[in-house]
Formats: sequence, structure tokens, C-alpha cells
Amino acid sequence: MAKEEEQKSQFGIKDLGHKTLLQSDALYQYILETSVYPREHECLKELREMTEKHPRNIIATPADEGQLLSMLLKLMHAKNTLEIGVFTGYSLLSTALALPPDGKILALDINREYYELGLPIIEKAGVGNKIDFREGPALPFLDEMLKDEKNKGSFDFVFVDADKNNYMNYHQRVIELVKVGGLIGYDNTLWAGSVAAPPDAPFMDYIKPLRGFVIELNKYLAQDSRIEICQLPVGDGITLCRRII
Ligand SMILES: C[S@@+](CC[C@H](N)C(=O)[O-])C[C@H]1O[C@@H](n2cnc3c(N)ncnc32)[C@H](O)[C@@H]1O
Repeated sequence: MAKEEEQKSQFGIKDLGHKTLLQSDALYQYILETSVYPREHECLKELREMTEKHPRNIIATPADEGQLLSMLLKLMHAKNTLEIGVFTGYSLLSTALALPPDGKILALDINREYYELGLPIIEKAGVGNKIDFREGPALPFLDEMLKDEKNKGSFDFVFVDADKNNYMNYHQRVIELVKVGGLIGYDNTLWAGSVAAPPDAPFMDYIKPLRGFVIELNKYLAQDSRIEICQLPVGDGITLCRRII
């Protein structure tokens, strides 16, 4: 096997299943098994098991990141949140379980089919009433929202986990929609570690074309004076941005 092919094979689907910088599936499994799952999280396990049968399951938010989101939302006493990129709803369900009974999530995705796959489990968890799902491309939807002044500064938390080539466009919009003191989370900001690797490093094919967009976003966020940021190596990397002005 050529050297590049050999290195590529090290990034197989199985290894990407946990989508983290950890060196092995066993280590990731150990972390999950030694983390405390409150009782309501049984539904998250059920959703993960079901999503694992989906051919695109590697795009689902990993369990450790779901725990992080849940902890942050509870600490912030978040009530009104926006999610861009739902897939089958792992981050959505983590968020819905963390919000108070009158909490609301506006959830955007171009594909309702994925969302409907996970919806029975979200409903079984008793949190479907918190979710307002809208099918369609997120950018025009956000532009429409921004026409109404009352939407500006109205969200406590925004989670962005959709098309990476539009992250900069999302940032210019969600920065106005999140309140001062609120939080934006950009997922996949380590992009399988490729952001810190040379451009010709042997990454899987889907990584390469989007690497430049993620690097551009990271550079932009680092100098944006409207926010303070914290990039965490959880999952595939999440950058938390607290709006300060
Ligand atoms: C990485 S997945 C989201 C994973 C999800 N957060 C989870 O926990 O499973 C990305 C999602 O973004 C959606 N998406 C891609 N482009 C989009 C767009 N322009 N507008 C809205 N959603 C989009 C895809 O349909 C896909 O479901």
C-alpha cells in the first residue's frame, strides 16, 4: 500500500465514529462509560443507537459534545436557542433536555427527513413541544429574521453545525441574533485536525475542500472584537463565542 493510502486508511469511518482527537475508540468509550448519564439521557442513547444505522451517521454530534452543550445551557439558564444543522437531532435533543419546560429551540435544516427519523425519540423524551423545526436553507431564513428588529439579540445560545462553507456568512448574521452576554457555538472548528496540518496532509476526501473555510472562520473569530472565544478540543472541536458588544 502506498504511504499516503496507508495513512488515509488510519482515518476510517469506524475511527471517525467518535469524531474526536482522542487516539482510540477505546479511550472515547471509557470516557463515556465513566461519565454520569442522568436518567433522561436514556433517550439520547436510544437516538444515537438508531442514528448509527444511518449511512451518514458520522455527521451526528458526538456524545461528549452533547454533554458539554447540556452543561453550558444549564449553567447559562438558557431559554431561547437557535440551531443551524439538525440532522437526526442529537444536539437538538441534548439542548431540549437541558432547557427549562418553557424553553424554545428554533431548529433549521435543509432536510426534514433526517429530523423526522429522530423525532419519535425526541417526542418520547417529552421535549418535542420545545422545538420549532423549519425546513430550508438557513441563510435566507436568517436574513428574513433580521428584518424584524425584535429578533435581534433575542437568543441566549446559537449552535452552528451545518455547511462549513457558509460559517462566515452565518457568523455575520447570528452575531446580531444572539444577545450580548449570550453564546454562539461553532462545531467542527478543528475539522479532523486538518486546520493545523499542512495542506497536502492525507485527510479523507470530504475534509479537503472545506478545510480553507474552517481556517478562515477560525482566523476571523480570533480577531473579532465583538466576541471573546474559547476553542475546545471536544468532538471535532467546538469554538464558543460569547458576545460582548
Ligand atoms: C453535521 S450535520 C448536523 C448534526 C447535528 N447537529 C447532530 O447533532 O446530529 C449538518 C446538517 O446541516 C444541514 N445543512 C447543510 N446545509 C444546510 C443549509 N444550507 N441550511 C440548513 N441546513 C443545512 C444538513 O442537512 C445536515 O443535517
